[in-house]
Amino acid sequence: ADAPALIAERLSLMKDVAIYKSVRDIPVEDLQREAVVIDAAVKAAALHGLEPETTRVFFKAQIDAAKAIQACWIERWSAGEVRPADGADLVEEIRPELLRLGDAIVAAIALDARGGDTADLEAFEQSVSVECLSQSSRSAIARALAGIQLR
Ligand SMILES: O=C(O)C(=O)C[C@]1(C(=O)O)C=C[C@@H](O)C=C1
Repeated sequence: ADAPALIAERLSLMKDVAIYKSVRDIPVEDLQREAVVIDAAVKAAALHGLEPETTRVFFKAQIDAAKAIQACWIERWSAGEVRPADGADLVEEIRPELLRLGDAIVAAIALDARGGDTADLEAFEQSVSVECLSQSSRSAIARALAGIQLR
């Protein structure tokens, strides 16, 4: 189970989300969608024997990082960097993929937790390296990940 690689993959999709939203002038934050993502994560947590509240906090940290990454890209494009052409569709492609990754992340965390794997913060920082992801966002995710309890 490679939770960090899956977390990095989830965060990597935020550039495509930012392209989609920037092209259409849609705000980065969508609280209704966040509720859907968190709900799905809490349900997956229950299925995999993780404690729901700490799992919720961890997903909130991933979403906060996701919003910061999108804002970072939009800022770069408004400062003159060339925005890539519009590509993947948010509703038909990216969001379903984010939900699949969310399930996979929960499953991987549960496997690690049962295997007695403790979160290695240094290894986490090494493998979760995503353009526009700040050090502080990454640390917040690492801390929330370490806080997830088995039920
Ligand atoms: O689905 C979106 O619109 C996203 O930007 C992704 C995401 C997430 O991380 O799941 C991030 C920010 C939004 O507020 C809602 C959800």
